[in-house]
Amino acid sequence: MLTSAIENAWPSSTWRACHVVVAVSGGADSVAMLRALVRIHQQTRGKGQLTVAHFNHRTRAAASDDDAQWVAELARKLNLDAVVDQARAAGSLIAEEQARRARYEFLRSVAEQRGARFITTAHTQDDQVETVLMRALRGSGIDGLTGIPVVRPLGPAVTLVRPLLSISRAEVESYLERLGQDYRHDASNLQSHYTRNWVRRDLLPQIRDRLPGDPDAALLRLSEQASQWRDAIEQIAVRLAARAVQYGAGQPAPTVRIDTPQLADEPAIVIQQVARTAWRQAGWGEQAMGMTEWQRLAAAVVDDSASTFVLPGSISVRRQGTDLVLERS
Ligand SMILES: Nc1ncnc2c1ncn2[C@@H]1O[C@H](COP(=O)(O)OP(=O)(O)OP(=O)(O)O)[C@@H](O)[C@H]1O
Repeated sequence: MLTSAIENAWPSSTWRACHVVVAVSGGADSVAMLRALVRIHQQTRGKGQLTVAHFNHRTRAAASDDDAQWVAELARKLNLDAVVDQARAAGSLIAEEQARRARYEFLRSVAEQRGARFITTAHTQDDQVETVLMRALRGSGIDGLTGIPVVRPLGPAVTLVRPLLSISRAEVESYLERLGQDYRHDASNLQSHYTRNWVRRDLLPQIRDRLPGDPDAALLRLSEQASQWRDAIEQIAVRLAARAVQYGAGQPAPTVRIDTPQLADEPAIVIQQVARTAWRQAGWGEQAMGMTEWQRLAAAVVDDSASTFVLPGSISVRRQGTDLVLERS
């Protein structure tokens, strides 16, 4: 049952008193999510509010406008408040990343205007399988293999939740059929999901035909295991950082001092995670730090002859005795 799977993933006790922005494209997944959240909200006599949010990407001319109207009408039928906005320029060739950023900005601004605590999107288990496969093939690290998280803070006040991540598209469709609820068949999100569509329509069906066993379950297990390994290494790193790292006063901290002998015997991957933990705790932005930069920083922890260098965010790294000093200029 869809509602009980959602309840397991995201207990209503955590949100039923809150304002929730529900991101609805009009496609099967997000329509099912909306109907299920409304149901749970009614059953638990939620005191909060659900607001439907739709972003018209204007990638498919009139069809995009129809989707937007259809979503607004669905919200009206369900007695819900709806916010619909549209991209400034129309056109099918808009870059995927750009469109995605515009959509998240819109969702975040709706949440801020309404004082909402949560935004929900309807990524399903199928999206998770596709994501893990694509990331594995693109050479992602363990972090990437963990896949899409159920919960991701978007800031101090707003959290993004994906309550359908353990639900298959087939379950979504049968739920909608039981309700007699229709949806927009092409409500895409984006025409430019070329690679993902190819993975969904061509690659995964071929893998399922060819390989014995259950490749979807195997990919989900891989993501589950990657999450466990990542969490374990993070816990170890937090413990080590508490002993080996000191921060200059202030947030963001002006300096980070790593007592390198305390980390000398640790594996490189753990040292790298300690450096990441220190960076995060210092309040420095991680966005521009890639795998190469983290590796360089970890190498400097064990190399007592490392010369001074500068990392993204104007963080200079230098040795001072047995300490590695990171300084923000
Ligand atoms: N135009 C839209 N308006 C509102 N919400 C949307 C829209 N498009 C997608 N969403 C929300 O995002 C979810 C995921 O959609 P989709 O898989 O197309 O996005 P994506 O770009 O792959 O997502 P992400 O970039 O977050 O991984 C949908 O189930 C829905 O909740």
